[in-house]
Amino acid sequence: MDTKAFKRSLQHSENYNRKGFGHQAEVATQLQSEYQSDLIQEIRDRNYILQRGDVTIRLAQAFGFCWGVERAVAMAYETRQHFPSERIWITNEIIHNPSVNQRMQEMEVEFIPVDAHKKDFSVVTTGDVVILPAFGASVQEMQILHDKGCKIVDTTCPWVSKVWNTVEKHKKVDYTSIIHGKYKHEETVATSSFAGKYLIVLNLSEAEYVANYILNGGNREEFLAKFPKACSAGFDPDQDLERVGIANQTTMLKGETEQIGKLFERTMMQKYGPTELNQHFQSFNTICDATQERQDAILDLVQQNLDLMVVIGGFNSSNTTQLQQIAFDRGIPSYHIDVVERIKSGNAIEHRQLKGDLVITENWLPAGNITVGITSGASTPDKVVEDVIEKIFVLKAIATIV
Ligand SMILES: C/C(=C\COP(=O)(O)OP(=O)(O)O)CO
Ligand code: SF4
Repeated sequence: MDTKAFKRSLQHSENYNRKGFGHQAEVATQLQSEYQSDLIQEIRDRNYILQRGDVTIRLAQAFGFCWGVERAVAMAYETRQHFPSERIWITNEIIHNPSVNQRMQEMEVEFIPVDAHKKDFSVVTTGDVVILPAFGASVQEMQILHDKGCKIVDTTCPWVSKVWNTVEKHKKVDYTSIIHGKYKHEETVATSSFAGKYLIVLNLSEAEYVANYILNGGNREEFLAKFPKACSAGFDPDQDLERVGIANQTTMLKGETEQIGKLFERTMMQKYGPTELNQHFQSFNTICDATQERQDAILDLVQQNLDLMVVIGGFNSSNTTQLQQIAFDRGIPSYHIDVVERIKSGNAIEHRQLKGDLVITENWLPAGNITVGITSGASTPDKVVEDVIEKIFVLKAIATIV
């Protein structure tokens, strides 16, 4: 499929909207009351520090809703206002936050049902409204919906679309896109659908394996077995790694994306020589600003003298997990939770470990004066962060009385 031409024609269709419906003001008030927090504003105004009793809270200087998330959630709310009685679908979670997705369901924005790992679009009929989430959707899904004559409300973050444009550029000059990302993640699924040949690498170690294959060759079957779902159909590592371009899922560890880019640049330089580099390697910066800011802010925060950290965000939120990774790498006791209910009475907390398992840690709040570092992912409402901070204050106050 000519994905570029399809996207252009979709964007000109009268059934397609990516600008909202002019209800920004009403929706802004609603979002403010549902997701914003006076306490968090107060902490921001106090230079990101708040002390109460024997607890000092230190907030990261950048955290919480990013611009792309605010925009997507606002557009979803506007869509409900604009189509009060139409059936509204969404192709995936609007963003990776349980509280916000819960609100979508309360507003009767329905998920496309999934049957045996496949979405069943037969439920969608002409005239239905379908929201594409902040991560976007694959070009194949967009085509199905367009062909059905649905009204498509596209909330894809422009930073994500920028990555799609990048892989389109690779495709145009017959370069293979090396995408730093998670092959199952909605954003990467969408990005790879716009790519020609592609290979998705999760981390530097996978990238090193590929770079080594480029330089020294290796076992083709072993290569393909290592990336069974993370490459384009018919991918051949012996043919398709002669010209590569770099792209990423916008919420990966920015330092790692940079290292991967440099690794492939060095590899191609070594293989083809500096004068030929431009015929074999392309790189455009596709790390989004919000990801950069939140990761830079936690890198600053972990320099402080912290007793522990709480990282707040959906368990399937990639950018939140990267924040937890940074705290973990620093050796600070850090707890990734998604909702305040993970903090139990009796000084116990249920939290997600980096590998994904949920564990309960007892006695997580030390006695006496403590400094707690707090950050939250780009999809976490401030209200949830407020609830967590208030709960810590209460628990510590109770502990002091007892
Ligand atoms: C929508 C979006 C980022 C917002 O945070 P999310 O937590 O929703 O998503 P992600 O970190 O990618 O798992 C895609 O860049
Ligand atoms: S994290 Fe970046 S790419 Fe993702 S929604 Fe936010 S601004 Fe957009």
